[in-house]
Amino acid sequence: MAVYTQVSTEEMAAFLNRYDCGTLLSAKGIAEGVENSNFLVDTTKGRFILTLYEKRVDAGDLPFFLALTDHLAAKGLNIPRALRDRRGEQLQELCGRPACLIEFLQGVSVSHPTPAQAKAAGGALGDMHKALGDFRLSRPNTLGLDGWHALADRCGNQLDQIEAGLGDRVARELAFLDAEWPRHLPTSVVHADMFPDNVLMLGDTVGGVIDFYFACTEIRAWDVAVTHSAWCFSSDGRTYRPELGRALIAGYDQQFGLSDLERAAFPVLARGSALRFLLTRAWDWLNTPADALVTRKDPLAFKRRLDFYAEADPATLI
Ligand SMILES: Nc1ncnc2c1ncn2[C@@H]1O[C@H](COP(=O)(O)OP(=O)(O)OP(=O)(O)O)[C@@H](O)[C@H]1O
Ligand SMILES: N[C@@H](CCO)C(=O)O
Repeated sequence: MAVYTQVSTEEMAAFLNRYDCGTLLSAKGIAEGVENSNFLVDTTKGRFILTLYEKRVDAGDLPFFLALTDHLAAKGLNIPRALRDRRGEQLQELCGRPACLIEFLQGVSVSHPTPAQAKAAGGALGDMHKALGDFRLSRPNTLGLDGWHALADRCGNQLDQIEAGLGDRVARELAFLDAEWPRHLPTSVVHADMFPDNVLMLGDTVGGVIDFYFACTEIRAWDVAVTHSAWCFSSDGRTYRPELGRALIAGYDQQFGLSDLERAAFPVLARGSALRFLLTRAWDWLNTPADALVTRKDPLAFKRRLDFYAEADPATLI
């Protein structure tokens, strides 16, 4: 579930009145997602997404995210923009939360991507990286190498409650990444969370990319590694699907492309991606009560990916 803040019909109708977007016909809470409260809103003029930003999104970062989605949409990409109200404002307040009314895009998230869909996702990522070449704002990655150390420290001995030996495995990986992290590679603003649930597919084409709330300035090829780790395995992380990996990279290469240096560093970047999601999931696992309304995501699904990347022949990855 992802409706943390209830909005009454009267509050919703008054909120929509700030915009030239028609009058309220219906509004439903959206079950998917875990970070923010999202509603599907129908008015006499169309369909919109209302998002109320909950605690994990820093309100100070919202102008960056809004400028980013505006930039990508202005370049013709299928990225939903936040609408402007009659005064020209995108960022609002509703029920004590920062809030935006966002364009609705058609499409569905796939759970078991096909190679054609993975290729389209790689292409959409390449288009995004191309379009971000002249985006001038930046935001530090709080979930980069330093952030992984901090998260591992905060999880501490409790990592072994998830699986015996996990604390040691994470410590060894951090030492490896400290030594091998390819700090010389080109950086850019990146999406940083392009999982299948953040890509709206229309058959084999990408109808939209959503959820830019982890976007940050990072090694650009790390974004490709994040997308690879998210799209190219069975969801439990037990099985790597090489045909998806090849298709994803082919789609990316067609629209943008990895340099030889980025290809050489890919296995290390992929290990960094697997560790990022292992650690954020582990933190959530340890700090979300088992009976909470939010579904906890399995950290071990990314530990298995990490082990795979650490052993894999680089030629089979990309
Ligand atoms: N612009 C949009 N157009 C169409 N559907 C959208 C749009 N934005 C969000 N959705 C729908 O709402 C759901 C939840 O959105 P989202 O993934 O952004 O949730 P969240 O809680 O903000 O983030 P997270 O995925 O990190 O938990 C999506 O799975 C999608 O079905
Ligand atoms: N996409 C992430 C959640 C956002 O960090 C995951 O599946 O763990």
